Amino acid sequence: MGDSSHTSDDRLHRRGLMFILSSPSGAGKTTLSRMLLARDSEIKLSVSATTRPPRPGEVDGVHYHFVSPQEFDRMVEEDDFYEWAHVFGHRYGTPKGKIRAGLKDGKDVLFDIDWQGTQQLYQKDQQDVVRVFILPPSLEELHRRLTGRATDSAEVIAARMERARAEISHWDGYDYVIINDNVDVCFEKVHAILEAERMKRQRQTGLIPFVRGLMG
Ligand SMILES: Nc1nc2c(ncn2[C@@H]2O[C@H](COP(=O)(O)OP(=O)(O)O)[C@@H](O)[C@H]2O)c(=O)[nH]1
Ligand SMILES: Nc1ncnc2c1ncn2[C@@H]1O[C@H](COP(=O)(O)OP(=O)(O)O)[C@@H](O)[C@H]1O
Repeated sequence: MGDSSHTSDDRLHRRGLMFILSSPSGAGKTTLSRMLLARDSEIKLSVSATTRPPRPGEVDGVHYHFVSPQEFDRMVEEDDFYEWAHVFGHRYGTPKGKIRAGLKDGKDVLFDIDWQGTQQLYQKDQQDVVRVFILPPSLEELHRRLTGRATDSAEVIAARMERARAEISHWDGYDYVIINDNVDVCFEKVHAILEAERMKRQRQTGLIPFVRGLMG
């Protein structure tokens, strides 16, 4: 179809969305984010900057921009961040990049950020933000996952478990809440939310010309 209200695969033009996945550490949001990026080519990760050191397998510029505290200070001074927060003794921030321009073009952005960042993004841009919170089936299982991941020392795991209750207490600041028991089942739910949110009437900016065309 040569109609400008259509994208190439015959869907209507739409505004992109900001898809936020948050959870207590170890509940599975990184796993789910990676599954989503692998399955869905229309959504791209917002790569945060952090002062935390890389874990084995983490690639600079792919999973995070790993920066020194001095570099982070400079980015804050230059107003490079949409939002930033202290988490587990390190700083994490969302670079502004081209997010806003991308939304207009129908580009979706995935954010793996905590509740503080979620609140800040939501305050700035309510209409584009979709907030999803992932819960573990139990605290015992959360501890098993943090231990099984084998990326953190016993002290760090203890600190993350300590913080888990506080993080869980923010569940009511989210639009959707999913328990990550079976990861494949949980992933299908996350993907279904993304697909449904894309169909929201307000996001489908191509609807008016399309319907006008239908009505002749
Ligand atoms: N506010 C905010 N939080 C972030 C950002 N990037 C990562 N986080 C959060 O920081 C926390 C710690 O992340 P990380 O050290 O990778 O450990 P994880 O919890 O095991 O994924 C998680 O809750 C992330 O969602 C960011 O740019 N802004
Ligand atoms: N549903 C699940 N069942 C069992 N293990 C899981 C599940 N989801 C994630 N994991 C594992 O738990 C650990 C923590 O998951 P991760 O995605 O790193 O969590 P987060 O990013 O929330 O800290 C990883 O080793 C991951 O493979």
